[in-house]
Amino acid sequence: MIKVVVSGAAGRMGREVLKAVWQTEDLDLVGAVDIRAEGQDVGPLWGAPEVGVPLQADLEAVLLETRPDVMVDFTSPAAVAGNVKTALRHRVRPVVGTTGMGADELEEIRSLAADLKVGCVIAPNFALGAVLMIRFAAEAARYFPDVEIIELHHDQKLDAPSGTAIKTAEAVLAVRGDYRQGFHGEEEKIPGVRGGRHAGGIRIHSVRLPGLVAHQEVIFGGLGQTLTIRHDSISRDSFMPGVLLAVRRVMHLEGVVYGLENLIFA
Ligand SMILES: NC(=O)C1=CN([C@@H]2O[C@H](COP(=O)(O)OP(=O)(O)OC[C@H]3O[C@@H](n4cnc5c(N)ncnc54)[C@H](O)[C@@H]3O)[C@@H](O)[C@H]2O)C=CC1
Ligand SMILES: O=C(O)C1=N[C@H](C(=O)O)C[C@H](O)C1
Repeated sequence: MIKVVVSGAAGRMGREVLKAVWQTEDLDLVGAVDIRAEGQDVGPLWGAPEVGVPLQADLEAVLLETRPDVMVDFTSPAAVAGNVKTALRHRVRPVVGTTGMGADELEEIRSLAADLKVGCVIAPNFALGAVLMIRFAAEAARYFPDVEIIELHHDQKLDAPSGTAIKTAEAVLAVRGDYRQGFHGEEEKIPGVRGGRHAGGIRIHSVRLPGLVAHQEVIFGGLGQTLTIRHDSISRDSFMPGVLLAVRRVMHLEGVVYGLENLIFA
């Protein structure tokens, strides 16, 4: 059995992960951490009152008490790096879905995990369809270097652009290299109306609305034609097979693997 602690357990993703871990035979839900709803048992969060795992606020105390193999983190951009470093120092393998981490924080985590020889998976998107969307976008960029990304999410999302949009831009940039896209004499009559520019020059547009879950279009333009690659997560179930895959695979890793594609296609 793989012993799992879920961090961010009272959140939208945390509750899905609790349920998925609880319902998976080879996984043992040993602890749940969240800075809100402390003291409640987690079962009622998804309608299983018989589950007697309490929500606790102090990650380090939970790690010391439960000695898990894996910590799954779906918290916030402000909390994630600290949580991951705490887990690594306790030789607990992090599986991280939280987006919005800074590049310098990611580098620090890479070197800490490598030094300690502890496995860690960080994936901006755990949905198989989203991983394929990024792969197909990279393929399309070989022929269509002109591209813009529109990501659409629920209106409670803290970070913009999404981690998936940044990962997509990086995948496209790795293929198209140094390329100057578009007409540069344009003027924004409303600031920001042309979207934000990723460091590599790709424009990203972030839409936030109630009713949305997680969606993205990658639109390529060419001579007399466009190509749109679109992915929709219509429920958070879509992320669970990827999370469970990462929980199992991280047991056999050393250091950081960034991106689910490195587990699926490797
Ligand atoms: N990689 C992926 O496939 C996916 C990633 N995400 C990312 O996961 C993160 C969480 O998303 P949601 O669940 O929608 O957010 P949410 O706001 O519903 O849940 C976050 C939870 O973390 C808790 N929290 C905040 N700081 C904490 C700390 N220091 N320790 C413990 N708990 C803490 C909050 O109280 C809250 O309950 C976001 O960064 C989002 O972008 C979301 C969906 C899929
Ligand atoms: O906040 C979300 O909901 C999601 N966040 C991730 C991201 O920022 O890419 C993954 C998915 O898009 C859902």
